[in-house]
Amino acid sequence: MSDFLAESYAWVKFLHVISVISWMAGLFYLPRLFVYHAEQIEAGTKTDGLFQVMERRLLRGIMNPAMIATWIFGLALVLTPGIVDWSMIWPWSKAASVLGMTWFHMWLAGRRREFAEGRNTRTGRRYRMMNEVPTLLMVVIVASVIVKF
Ligand code: HEM
Repeated sequence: MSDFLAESYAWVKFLHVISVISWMAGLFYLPRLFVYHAEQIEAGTKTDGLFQVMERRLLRGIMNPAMIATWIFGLALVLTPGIVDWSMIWPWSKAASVLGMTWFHMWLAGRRREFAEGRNTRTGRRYRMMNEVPTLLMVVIVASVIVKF
């Protein structure tokens, strides 16, 4: 198993980065949709229905599979011999940030359900602020894997 992981390291990392890009695209875009949904659209209208469809498809069609793929390929990299040295800081800062990113994904899924049921309570400003969360986490993650402090 570890021989196989060592041999396929570059390809697994390639698949990991592709999955990460797809996941991040959704994590940045879904809160933007929520900003417009909260500020501009009245519940029960045709446009409300259109936003609900866009939000559902983005979450279920792209973000959920991309998150699962990111985790699978990321954990395969963790299990690859010689890649992660747990005595360093970077694996821990990365682990904490990916847990934060996964929490943010779940938080967005909960807010999507609220919009779908016509019971959003949050303002556009709140969604604009939450939009900064994945940016901050991304900075820590990329610094962790590239600088490897
Ligand atoms: C979800 C759980 C995740 C796990 C378990 C995980 C784990 C890993 C591991 C072990 C590596 C290999 C590091 C190396 O080859 O030296 C890696 C590479 C990488 N990860 Fe993740 N990762 C996860 C999520 C993410 C996320 C959310 C991002 C971006 C926001 C990300 C960005 C990257 C990048 C850019 C690389 C390539 C770094 C390089 O070798 O140049 N990962 N990941």
